[in-house]
Amino acid sequence: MRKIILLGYMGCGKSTIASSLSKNIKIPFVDLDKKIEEKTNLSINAIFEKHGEIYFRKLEHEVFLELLHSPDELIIGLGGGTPCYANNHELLKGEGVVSIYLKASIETLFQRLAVNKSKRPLLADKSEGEMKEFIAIHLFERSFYYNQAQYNVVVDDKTIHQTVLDIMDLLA
Ligand SMILES: Nc1ncnc2c1ncn2[C@@H]1O[C@H](COP(=O)(O)OP(=O)(O)OP(=O)(O)O)[C@@H](O)[C@H]1O
Ligand SMILES: O=C(O)C1=C[C@@H](O)[C@@H](O)[C@H](O)C1
Ligand SMILES: [Mg+2]
Repeated sequence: MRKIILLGYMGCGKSTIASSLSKNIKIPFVDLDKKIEEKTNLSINAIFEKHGEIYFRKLEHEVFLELLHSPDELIIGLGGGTPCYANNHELLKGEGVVSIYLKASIETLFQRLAVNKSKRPLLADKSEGEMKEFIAIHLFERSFYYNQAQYNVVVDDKTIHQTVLDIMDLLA
């Protein structure tokens, strides 16, 4: 059954948009980060601290594959880094997959992430100035992978509702 995959940088709105889309089109939403937390009984932060990022990336790949192979129609919200590791980007073009990159500018990401960085291990220790530079470089490095998605939806200056409508247009 079809999998609708939302991807993009931390803070672009994957979890927020996916959960609203799910209510609108009545297809269940699974958040990959949440699924990993449930399976391990650990927060993403704790997994990074206890086991390191490489362990997390392996787990992330396995759980992503598991969701892709599930018999149900699903909306899957990826983690911010998911497409950039373990050749996961190749899975964005698979049969029965609709992949959508939620594209946000550095400024939008900075505004959203500055208020809530503690839950994000890659940002937690950075000052505001460091964070802006980090986001700019990191987004540039990751863009190749994000651009492997079948569709792009720009999210800057749009309400959650407008972004959801844009996605529903793509799916129609
Ligand atoms: N128009 C908007 N669309 C989506 N999210 C928005 C919008 N305006 C503000 N936000 C806020 O941006 C924040 C980041 O959204 P969210 O947590 O859904 O991102 P994410 O892509 O799932 O991030 P992560 O990769 O860290 O899980 C949330 O606090 C959300 O409420
Ligand atoms: O951008 C990233 O690499 C990450 C984003 C989050 O969704 C989590 O998956 C984790 O914090 C790593
Ligand atoms: Mg999220």
